[in-house]
Amino acid sequence: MFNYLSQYFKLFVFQMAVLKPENQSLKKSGKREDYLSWDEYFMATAILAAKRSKDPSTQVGACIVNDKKQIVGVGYNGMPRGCSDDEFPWGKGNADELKNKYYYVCHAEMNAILNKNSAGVENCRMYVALFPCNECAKFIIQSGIREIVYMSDKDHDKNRTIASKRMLDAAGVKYWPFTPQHKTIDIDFSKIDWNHMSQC
Ligand SMILES: Nc1ccn([C@H]2C[C@H](O)[C@@H](COP(=O)(O)O)O2)c(=O)n1
Repeated sequence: MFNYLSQYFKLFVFQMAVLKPENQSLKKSGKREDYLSWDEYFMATAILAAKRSKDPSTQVGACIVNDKKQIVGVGYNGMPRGCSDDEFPWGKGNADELKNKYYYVCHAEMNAILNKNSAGVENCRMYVALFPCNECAKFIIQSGIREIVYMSDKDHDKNRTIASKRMLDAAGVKYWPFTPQHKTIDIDFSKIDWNHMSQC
């Protein structure tokens, strides 16, 4: 009995020592608190990539991440290599369909998969600004990507999205929408103190 009480007392003393104000440093390392979550970081990377898109109406970005939280592929919607953005059409709604972008543009998801910097993207997660269309769903499934995190489902009632979800569901690819905790993630080069690299 005495031994039990003695051990309990030692544990109590240790706990009080750790929690004492002067030892708060063990709990408060002083780390910055307002950092991006992993999901925000990867979705923001997709949105940043979308800023490279020349599409005047819809800029889409995608970011592929492996189970070690390493970015293994990034892409945005754009014309194929060698097909000049200044010569191929960015139109939509033209009676002559060859003057619209759709026959030519590569989707962000496809580019992210083809831009992969690893042997494969099996079992990876894709962060994408806009829900994948049916053609992208085929690429995603065949590449082995297992999860999709998306921001916009604006085309949810279009057949290309309905067919996409039908295939993704059948293939067991999970998908869910993402709501970032930060309303804005600013990259304002003029606001960064380059002498101290502080963005706070
Ligand atoms: N999952 C998707 C869907 C569309 N895109 C690209 C392809 C086009 O550049 C644009 C769609 O144009 P809109 O009809 O919205 O004017 O977005 C993509 O990359 N991934």
